[in-house]
Amino acid sequence: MAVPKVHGSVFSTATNRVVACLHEKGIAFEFSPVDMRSGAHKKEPFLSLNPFGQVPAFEEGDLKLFESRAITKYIAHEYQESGTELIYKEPKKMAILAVWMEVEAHQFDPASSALAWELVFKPMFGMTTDAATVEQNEAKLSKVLDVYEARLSESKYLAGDCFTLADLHHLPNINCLMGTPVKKLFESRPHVNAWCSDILSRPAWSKVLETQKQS
Ligand SMILES: N[C@@H](CCC(=O)N[C@@H](CS)C(=O)NCC(=O)O)C(=O)O
Repeated sequence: MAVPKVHGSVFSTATNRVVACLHEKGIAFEFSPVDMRSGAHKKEPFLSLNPFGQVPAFEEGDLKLFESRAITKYIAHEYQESGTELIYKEPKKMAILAVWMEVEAHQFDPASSALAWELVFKPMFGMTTDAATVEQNEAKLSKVLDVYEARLSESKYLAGDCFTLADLHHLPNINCLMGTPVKKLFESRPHVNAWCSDILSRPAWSKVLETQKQS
């Protein structure tokens, strides 16, 4: 089987979602850095991999994918027998897992990505943080985390007793926000706080951070 290839940036949250998944599965892969500072993601040959000009993109033999969550789902199914299971075989359990993957993508991600942009990436690029946007998205994220607090008080992970893709998809944005004042929103909710500490300390995630530090 062809070695999977991830095109992306070690500083990209969406790229790190895919890389964390490959580490959880223990799959050897090739990393092809995309120089986003020079706009390589908006030009060929990258646009042939993702016409929307966003990282990551993924290749395995003749299979070409983009959208980080679609890529992690492919990896979890294709390499079901390797490493951490990440998905369930039973349809009902898988349906619950699908619910929480949707929650991450449509409830958690919009607010947390806006906060990461304002509080982590804008300062990194010398841009000014917009306080009103921060306030609005903190309020949105708080409401989402109230739901998580209730869910995690009855179940160790979002989709049940096991760490799955539903949890993994949160890692890049949680990690980013833990270095900002937004961390108080996670830490003030005891079950959310325990869940964050647990998932952030996974060896696969440590490997992602190690690679980032070396860059
Ligand atoms: N929904 C996409 C989002 C990808 C995305 O937003 N990537 C960012 C980096 S984390 C990017 O390429 N930004 C540059 C741009 O949008 O021009 C995914 O999950 O793969």
